[in-house]
This record gives sequence, structure tokens and C-alpha cells, in this order.
Amino acid sequence: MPQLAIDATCLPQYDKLDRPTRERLREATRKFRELPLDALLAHPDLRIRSLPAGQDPRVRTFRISDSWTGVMLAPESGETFLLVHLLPRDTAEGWAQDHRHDVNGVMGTLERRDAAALEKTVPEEPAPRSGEARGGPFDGVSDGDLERLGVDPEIRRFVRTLSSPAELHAWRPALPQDQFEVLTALAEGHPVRRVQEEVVAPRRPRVGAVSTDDYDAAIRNTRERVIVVGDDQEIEDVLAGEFNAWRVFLHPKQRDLAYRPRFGGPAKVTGGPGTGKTVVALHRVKHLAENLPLDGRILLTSFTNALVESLKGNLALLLDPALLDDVDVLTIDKVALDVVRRTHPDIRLRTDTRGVFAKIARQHGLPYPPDFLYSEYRHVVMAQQITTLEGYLDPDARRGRSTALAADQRRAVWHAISEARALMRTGRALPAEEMHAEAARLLAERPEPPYTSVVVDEAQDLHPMQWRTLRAAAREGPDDLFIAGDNRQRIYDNTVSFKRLGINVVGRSYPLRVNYRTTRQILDWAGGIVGGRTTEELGGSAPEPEGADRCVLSGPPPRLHGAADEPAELDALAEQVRAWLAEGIAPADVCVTARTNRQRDAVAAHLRARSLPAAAFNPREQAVTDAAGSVRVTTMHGAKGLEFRAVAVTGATAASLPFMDHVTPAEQDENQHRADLEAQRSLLYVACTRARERLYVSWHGTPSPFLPG
Ligand SMILES: Nc1ncnc2c1ncn2[C@@H]1O[C@H](COP(=O)(O)OP(=O)(O)OP(=O)(O)O)[C@@H](O)[C@H]1O
Repeated sequence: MPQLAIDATCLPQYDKLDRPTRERLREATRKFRELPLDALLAHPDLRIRSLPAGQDPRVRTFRISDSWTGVMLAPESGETFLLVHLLPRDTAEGWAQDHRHDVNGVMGTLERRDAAALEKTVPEEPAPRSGEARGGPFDGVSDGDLERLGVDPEIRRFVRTLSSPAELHAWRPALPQDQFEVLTALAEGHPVRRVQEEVVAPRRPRVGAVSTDDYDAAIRNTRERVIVVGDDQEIEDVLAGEFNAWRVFLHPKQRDLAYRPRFGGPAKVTGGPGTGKTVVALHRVKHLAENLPLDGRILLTSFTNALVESLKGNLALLLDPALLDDVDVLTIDKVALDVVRRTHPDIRLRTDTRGVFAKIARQHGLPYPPDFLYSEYRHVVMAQQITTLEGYLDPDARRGRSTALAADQRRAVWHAISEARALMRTGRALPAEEMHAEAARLLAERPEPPYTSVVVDEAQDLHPMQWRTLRAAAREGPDDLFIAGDNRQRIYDNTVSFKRLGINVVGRSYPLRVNYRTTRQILDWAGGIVGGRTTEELGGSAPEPEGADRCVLSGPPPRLHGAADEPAELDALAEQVRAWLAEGIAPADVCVTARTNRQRDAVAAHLRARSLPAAAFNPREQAVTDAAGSVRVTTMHGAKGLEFRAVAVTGATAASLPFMDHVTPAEQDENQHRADLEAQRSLLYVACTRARERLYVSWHGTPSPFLPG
């Protein structure tokens, strides 16, 4: 039976079709699935035609309606038809003649080029080597290397005519897609070996050699752009537009990580905002669930309720309902709470820990700023599981803290911390840190950990105590932990060493570099917030490997607005939101961030007073689907992990970013001071990188020093 595949590049065109034409296309695709080949080729409605003699014999056109034509690739090698384009009838044949589809000889993928446009530009003979560099972006890459990376002779000649990376980008629509990726990576300065590993290798077929005649195999191997439609519902979904590209079209690197049969132990996926870490984590859960041993169970975990709700919703789109039963999707704190509740059913989490420590510090007359005791408890005592005064007096205990404490000062601090802990342990409500300590202890006592595999998203913000719970919750061995995160987005002050936690990711750390969310204009600008700074690798002490992210989207630059005072800033914000809604952006696709809870509520009230639909959003308590008809107004922290078509970041004012009340004074602890400042810088970066198409950033008075240039 013939089979139909769809090239993702025709989906935007599909959006332009009117309803009756869409219906006709659906009917046509049904025929491809139902009729035998002979009947299909002879069908009077479809009018499947080859191109005129001398043109590509594999290309066919077919009639969708009187005014629309579909263009297909019909390889001689099989019965798979690939729908490559949808076009108005009078332009279809011309387009089909101008474009050529080939199998990449190295990567085995099916690529398309605008052969007519290239022919006009590319010299027939390679330019003679003059011996000196011309200043082109590929001067430093030999033809041999290009060939090994899958760049074919025509494109090799073409790239020698280019004078800048911008010129390469302008040619993008005409160039074979995977070769374009190779060239972009080279133009960004990535070494040949890295391009080979990160761009070429993941695209190669898993088994067998590449045959440039086997179009059928190439169609199946081009999973980044091609969906082979399996059943009715799937095609209805694809063509009904209710389809999320991330479910099907994974970047080869994403697919490689998500569907790798097995990792020998904990594996880590890092990458800038919008590079699909969450998408990979979701697909990994799918792979693990499909291959789960009978008694197995999977945990998918993230930070806030809102993130967990959104993971749950997306997992339900991806996974067979029967498999969903094998997966728990919970916040990390809920995991610990559930474990502890099995032994102490009425225990609760308390959220006033910071205040309790400040109070005890006052009572003990400690001569430090209000948050000192709490910080010492979190970052020294709990992070390192120090259980005795002797342990705390150990010269190594406070490694990384820059303010020295003499032995008698340490004794005084230890007694105050012990008293605060004892006080909190008498009630039924435990701070998260204690809950995790208890959970890790209880889990270690169980004969078997509860989970076969634990998949963690937004991992950069977890406290060592939370890691201990997760480590203890997963059976040690292959596929035990799959960790996705980005240290540039770390907005809480936790530093973590995987090594010290017994999580060994050596040799199993993988970067993602293609940004699918944000336009190049927004990402470039936001990059200036954190630019030029070395970030530590997630869970390690080495610097993060550098490497720019590539963007697939493009759009207008961010809009920046400085107002004289707060009311003027809010007025301008209301106008911006109104303009977005007038443009057709749905309220639920708009997010406004504010710096504090109080400002969040004030902004929401202000927008409502201007008759704009707006609701305050708290991700710890709400799901993203709550208040779906409103513009979401949240704190910068609350926007973490989410995304919206349009984002307005308000309050980027020097007085609140950095907000010095939340920054440890330098004289108390220089290292902590720096870490706190960096966390606030990341906060602005996180808020700005939630935007898919539009970003607006405003302030009043003096702008935040974190704003680029
Ligand atoms: N292969 C893909 N094809 C199409 N869209 C994709 C692909 N991968 C990711 N996306 C989309 O890109 C956006 C960002 O993906 P995702 O949320 O997984 O990124 P992330 O790395 O977790 O981001 P962040 O760190 O900023 O939270 C989402 O809208 C997702 O659906």
C-alpha cells in the first residue's frame, strides 16, 4: 500500500489554506492511505502528474482543488510519497522544476535546494586557490573537511563565493537544510571535529551505509523534518494544526539523547534557554516508559507546581495513556513530602523558615545581618550534611565561604542553628531542607528505591538536599538519572557538586545548541545580560563549554522603554499590552513580569483598571492553564520554565534589579555576595528569554545595570 509522509516545511503553507481546501487536502491524503498504487495513480480527481520530460522523474504534482496543487516526491524505490509543498496551481510546476531533492551522501538525509537560484550563482569550476585567504567565512576549512561533513561539490563551490556569515544566512531558503546547519556551525567558529560530532553524526542513519539512490530510506532518516504518517488520527492532527511540532520533529541531537537505548548511568543535558531541554526530557520519559521493566516506575520532576502541571499536560500528548500510569510527575518537594508522610502521615511543609532563623539570630544576639544564620544553615550545614559541632568546627566545613568565623563564633552560630532546627522539629511542619534530609534517610532504609529512573527538568536550581532525595529515590545503575538544566538560568543561590553527591555524569554530558523558542533578535539582546561571564557547568566546577546558540526564528528587536516614574511606566505597559492584543495575540499568550509579589499585584490591578484582561499568576499554586483568558502577570521568578508569544518585563530599574535586600552584603561574605548578584542577573535573563516573538522591557528612573549596553 502507498504510504504518505509530510515534509514539515509545508505546514506554514497549510495555515494559509481556506477551510474547504483543507478538507479537500484531507480527502486527498485519505486516498493515499486507502488506494492501491495503480488506482491512486489513475484517480481522476487527484490527477497525479509527472514533470515534463527532462525534469526530475521523481517529482509529481497532484490536484487539491481548482486553485491549489500539491507537490510530492515519489521515489522509484518504494511506495512512500512525500508531500513537499502546497502551492497555488499556476506556480506549482515552476517551483517543482526549480527545486531539487537529493540524499545527502554523508548524513543520509533528504535535502532540498533551490537548484535554479544556485545555478545562477555557483561557478562551474572551483575558484583557483590563490594561496592567500580571501576573507571568506570558510577560508579556514578545507574542501576535504567540507566533503567529510556532507557538503557536496556544488555547495562547496558556492561557499567559496561568500564573504560573510550574514550572506550565508540570506541564502538559507535556497540551501540544502542539513548542509546549511553544518555551514552555520562552521561559520560560528566551531571546530570541524565538533561539527562532525554535534551536527553530522546525529543525522547519520543508525544502521547501514548511506545510499544516495535510496530516497525511501532517506525519507525515513530525515526525522527532523519529515513525518511518516502512520494512522488516521495522526494525519488529522498534523493537518488540523493542533499539532505540536516538538512531538514529532526532534532535532537529530535531541532525538539521539531522548531515544538512546541506554545510558550507563546518570546523564546530563544542558543548553541555553529554548533549546528543547524540556522536550528532550519528555521524550526520554516516553522512551523509558516504553522500555520499562515490569516492576519499574518513573519519576518526572521539576521545580514548581506550574512547571509540573505543564509537564503533565505535555506528557499526556506524547504518551499512550496506559504508559502514563507508570510515571509520577511531581515537584521535588512533593516527592520528599510523600516519602515522609508514609511514616508521619500528618507532616506538612513550612515556608517561614527564613523568618524563624532571623528571629533566633536576634534572640541569640548574633552580630550578623538578618539572613546570615539561614544562609549558613542552607549553604553549609544542610548542603554538607553536617550533623555535629565537631563537623562544623572542621576547617573544611565552610569551604567556599569567604568570611572566616573563629571557633567561638562558630560555636555560637552552631547553637543558634541547632535551636532553630529543634524548634521547627517539634511542630508538624518541616522546612523543605529538613523534609529532604528525612526523605533521603527513609529512602536509604528501604530495601528498594521507588523509581527505576528519575528525569529532572530545571535542574539548575536544586539544593544539594533535594539532590540527595532524588539520588536515593532512583535505583543506581543504567538510566537512573536524566538531568536537564542550564546554569545561566540559575536564579536561586544553590551551588551543587554532582561529584560530592555521588552523581557521576562524566562522559555523559551533552549540550543542545539550537534555540527553537526565541527569535535571534531577542536572544542576541538577552545574551548581553549574561554575556562575557563564565558560568560554572551544571553540577560541576569546570566552566560551561562556550558556543553560541543558533536560532530558527527571526522577528523584531526587543522594545525598551524608560519612564520617569512608576505610574508612567505602568501606563506605557498598558499601551503595549493593548497593542499586542490588537495585533491578534491572545491574552493567554502574553506574560508580564514584575520584580516582587507586591508589584505583581499592582501591575495586574493597573492593567485591569485599564480594562485589560489580566490576572496575577503564582506558579507555586497555580497551573498555567488557570485564568487562560487573561494576560498572566507574575514575578520574574514565576516565569521560570514557561514561554509566551509576547513578554513584558517591567521594573528593570536600578533600585530593584539588583534588589539589595536579597543580596548578601559583601562584608559578610564576598563569595555569597557575588553569587547573589549573579542570581539576580540570571533572573532578568530568564524573564527575557521566555518570549517567543515579542519582548518589551521597561523601567523607571535609572535603568538596571544588568541591561545590556
Ligand atoms: N525539535 C523541535 N521542533 C520544534 N519545536 C521545538 C523543538 N524542540 C523544542 N521546541 C520548542 O521550543 C520551545 C522551547 O523548548 P523547551 O521548553 O523544551 O526548551 P528548554 O531548553 O527547556 O527551555 P528553558 O531552559 O528556557 O526552559 C518549546 O516551544 C518547544 O516546543
